[in-house]
Amino acid sequence: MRKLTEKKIVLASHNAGKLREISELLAPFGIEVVSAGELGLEEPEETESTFVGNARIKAHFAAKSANLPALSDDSGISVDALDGEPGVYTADWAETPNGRDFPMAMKKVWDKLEAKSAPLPRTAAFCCTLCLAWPDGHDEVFEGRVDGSLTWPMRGDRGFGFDPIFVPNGKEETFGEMDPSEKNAMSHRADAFAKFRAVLET
Ligand SMILES: O=P(O)(O)OP(=O)(O)OP(=O)(O)OC[C@H]1O[C@@H](n2cnc3c(O)ncnc32)[C@H](O)[C@@H]1O
Ligand SMILES: [Mg+2]
Repeated sequence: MRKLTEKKIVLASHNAGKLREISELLAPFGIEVVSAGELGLEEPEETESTFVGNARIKAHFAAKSANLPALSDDSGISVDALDGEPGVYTADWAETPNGRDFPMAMKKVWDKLEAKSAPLPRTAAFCCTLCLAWPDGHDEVFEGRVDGSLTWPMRGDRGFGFDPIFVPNGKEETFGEMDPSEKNAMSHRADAFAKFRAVLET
């Protein structure tokens, strides 16, 4: 595994919620972080059908554009009774002509479960793949997940995306209700980050 010796990286994401969480996770390591948006980088098209594939696209694009190591995050929620949907297409399910609408996407997921009379608990997992890529084309990939179940109606406005309907196993609150530091200690992103730490600790 290649270690990260550079003290500055690009966060190859345009999602404000992810940027906040990843910045918090990176804070103890004394690495200067600049986001793809701050550098004016475009968003590459996510044309792969796997989290790993899309994470690689985003990290390599940013690393080459900025000539710095770049860390990307591809993530989503996989619902068991929907055969893993929306999964890698989670953001696509929220797409509207006027931008993303996550309450609409969450309702679509719940309505599909109702239409199937899916039994309770309606289990699901958030998945996260982090990819660290260097300008020379090398990369390292780290995968994480957190298991839980979906609830309805939506609860909480402290997170982002699908957080208001996801209750992690062993908890009562949704990720949307939880203290952000509690989510960030147990989430799919935290799980992947725990593996990513190995490249930071030299
Ligand atoms: O590609 P970037 O620019 O990083 O940002 P994005 O929002 O498009 O991110 P993805 O392509 O990985 O799409 C994943 C979607 O899954 C959802 N998601 C991922 N992690 C989440 C989390 O911790 N809490 C709630 N929803 C999450 C969220 O709605 C994301 O938009
Ligand atoms: Mg995306």
